[in-house]
Amino acid sequence: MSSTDVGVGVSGKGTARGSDSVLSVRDLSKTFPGQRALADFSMEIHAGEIHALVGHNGCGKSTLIKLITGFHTPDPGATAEFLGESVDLYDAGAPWRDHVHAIHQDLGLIPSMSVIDNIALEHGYLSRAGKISWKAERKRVEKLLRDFDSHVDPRELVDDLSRRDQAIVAIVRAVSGMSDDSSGLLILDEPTATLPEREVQVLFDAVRTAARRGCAVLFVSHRLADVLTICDRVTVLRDGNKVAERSVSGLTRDQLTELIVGNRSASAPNHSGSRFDRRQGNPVLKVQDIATEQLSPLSLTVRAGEIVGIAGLDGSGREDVTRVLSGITNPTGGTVSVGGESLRLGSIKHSLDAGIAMVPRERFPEGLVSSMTISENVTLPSMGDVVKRGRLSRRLEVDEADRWIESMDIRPRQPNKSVVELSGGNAQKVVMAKWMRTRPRVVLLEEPTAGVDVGAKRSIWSMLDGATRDGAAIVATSSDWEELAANCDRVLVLADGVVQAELHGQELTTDSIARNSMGQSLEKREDSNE
Ligand SMILES: Nc1ncnc2c1ncn2[C@@H]1O[C@H](COP(=O)(O)OP(=O)(O)OP(=O)(O)O)[C@@H](O)[C@H]1O
Repeated sequence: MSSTDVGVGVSGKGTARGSDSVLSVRDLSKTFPGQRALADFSMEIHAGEIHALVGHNGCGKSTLIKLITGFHTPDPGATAEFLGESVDLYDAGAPWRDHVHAIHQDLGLIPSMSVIDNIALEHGYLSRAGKISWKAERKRVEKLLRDFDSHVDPRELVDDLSRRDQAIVAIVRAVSGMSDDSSGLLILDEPTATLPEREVQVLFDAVRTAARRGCAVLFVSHRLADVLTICDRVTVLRDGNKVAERSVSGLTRDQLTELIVGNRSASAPNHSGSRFDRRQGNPVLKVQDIATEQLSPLSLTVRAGEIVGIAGLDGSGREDVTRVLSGITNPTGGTVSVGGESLRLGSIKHSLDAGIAMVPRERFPEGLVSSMTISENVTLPSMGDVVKRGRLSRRLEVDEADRWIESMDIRPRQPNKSVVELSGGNAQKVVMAKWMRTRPRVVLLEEPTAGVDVGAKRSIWSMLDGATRDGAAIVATSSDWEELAANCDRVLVLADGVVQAELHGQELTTDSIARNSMGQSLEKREDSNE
């Protein structure tokens, strides 16, 4: 589709207050040196509306958010209205921006401070005769949280809260900072990217509450199921251009995928269904009784050619498995061997030497060196073949990076581009390329496709599939259960540090992962209700 496809009507999932315009932007563009990230973008978003912004990696979503919040200055010629008044998009400190709050994946909270203090950062403390009135402050924050159905103790440190509760505190803080009638714009940037399904529903309730109170919500996500569940309208960006704006009502997942992907290659195979019938080779990774504070002794054998998923809610211990195997976390007990040779635990170097590659959850600073280019990052872990006569050859380095840029469809196709200038999903592809290049025996992945678009997800799983054909053993932790069910041979489901189930074949479904992840907590709740 080349022209913008604009449907009509607001379906009303979040709509409480009709169609009062909160923000309207016209002719918004942003050009970076050598690249137009956003072109002549226009949209209008209304009070009570939850409006999705979707598109492939690098299509301009974060750029748009940064233009609205004043982090970037638009190219000349853009105009905007906020709550019906003409406003200045070129003044980062303009007062209308006090009513615009963006919550990014890192949430922007200060973990070492209490919930009260974090919320007070937005609008100050209640004071009496020049002194902070802690009792009144606590009551006020309790009430704010209750309005969002949260019973978190306002005195708790943010660091001690679950990821879900932290997300709700961030939403409460944003909404509490708006005007009394909550007329403002709340921007959620990939809010559910690493949240397990059950927690997502709780977050959705908070978002709906914000919309009911009159906020306009701009919801940026790669999880199409989330968009179809919670949003009223959706705007689709492709290569910096708006290609569609539609009501979500009646839109199918396939139609939405088509709008996002357009004529970009969707040729990578989609591994739907279990791979369990694949013949597997010899055991590569043997884990015997590894334990941490969160993880009860866990044993696991992964064969050459096998993809094993680890699922579980936050706090289930799922990430301790990959953290121990990569040498980041020292276990309290247990043994591990790779290819029959015993691994010295608690040492990243020994894990690397044993052929274990780790694709971590955080792209920066764990996954990539931010001061380096794409080609420098890609070749960093294994430089032997880019060295000529004892010296690093920039040409070989760039040629090597070019091959990976091509096969992973990394955009822009510029090996000398700094990785900090890449969009989140493209940065993730660089991390993948960097490790797959080393032809690892064991690949560990944490949230491999968080923040990655629908086409790139396919190329990542396709690349992993290719690695298994070369004999690699793969262990992936993810909160995206649908993806685990579709791409793994087996999934171990953890709850409270204990393996609840090992699912494969017909038993390996999103539902069974969900049931087993929540099993214990549901039983506990039922017991306490009796
Ligand atoms: N500071 C910058 N300097 C140069 N180019 C940039 C900068 N920020 C973004 N870009 C480029 O602008 C384009 C749009 O990037 P943007 O981060 O907006 O994408 P996105 O849609 O948010 O992607 P993702 O879903 O991967 O997060 C990309 O090609 C990116 O490389």
